[in-house]
Amino acid sequence: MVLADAGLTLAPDDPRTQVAKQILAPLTLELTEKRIAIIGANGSGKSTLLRLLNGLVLPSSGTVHVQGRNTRSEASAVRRSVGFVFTDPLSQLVMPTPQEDLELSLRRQKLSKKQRQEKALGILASYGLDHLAQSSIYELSGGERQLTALATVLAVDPSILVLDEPSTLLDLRNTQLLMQRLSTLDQQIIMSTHDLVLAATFERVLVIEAGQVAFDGAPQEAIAAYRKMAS
Ligand SMILES: Nc1ncnc2c1ncn2[C@@H]1O[C@H](COP(=O)(O)OP(=O)(O)OP(=O)(O)O)[C@@H](O)[C@H]1O
Repeated sequence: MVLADAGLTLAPDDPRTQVAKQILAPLTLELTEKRIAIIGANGSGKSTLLRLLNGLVLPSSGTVHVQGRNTRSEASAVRRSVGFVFTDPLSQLVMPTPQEDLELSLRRQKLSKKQRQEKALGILASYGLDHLAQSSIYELSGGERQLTALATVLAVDPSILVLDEPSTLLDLRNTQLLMQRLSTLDQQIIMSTHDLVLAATFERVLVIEAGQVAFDGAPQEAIAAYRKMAS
């Protein structure tokens, strides 16, 4: 992924705001490491940066390229290759039950209905969620929903995985399950988090402060810089 002077400033006539607002200063970044974490204060711009990476948000200046594809002109190809896991799983889970959501994710795979059902159930089982396959999404706990959302995104094997605060609703056991699951994936992972223990397991950590990259480097130095900024 390459960001070239990519920034986001909302114009005063933008329907999303009443006043001109710089959300992300123009950033130039090459995101090539396999495990990149993004940390920073609430409202610093982490989610916006992640949304630029799969074309959910387009930069108001500069460009973002993912595997050579421009997120503006090749948006649908970019979205197919970048799996995005939202902080709020209810933004992601559109079907009544986990089973149906998994089957929806698998709809483009050449499978019979029975094979699709079995594959969906197998994926849920690998997250310890098979007993909830037929439950209403609204009956699941926050953590169960968050794991279901991760399972639906990974079911289609995206080549890059972007996660926006994936562990916010998870208890200790499920955070460990998430960490273990992420560590086994071949995909490049770019994740925002407030969990500094999780961030410390990544190769490169960006600290975002007021829409700018305040630190970019090894996890321990990045976390120390973030702690200093917060104190
Ligand atoms: N569509 C929008 N319209 C107006 N302001 C926005 C929009 N999207 C984001 N912002 C503002 O941009 C800033 C950065 O938001 P963003 O969601 O990227 O922060 P964040 O670092 O992910 O925060 P958190 O840790 O609280 O999730 C915030 O001040 C937010 O209110």
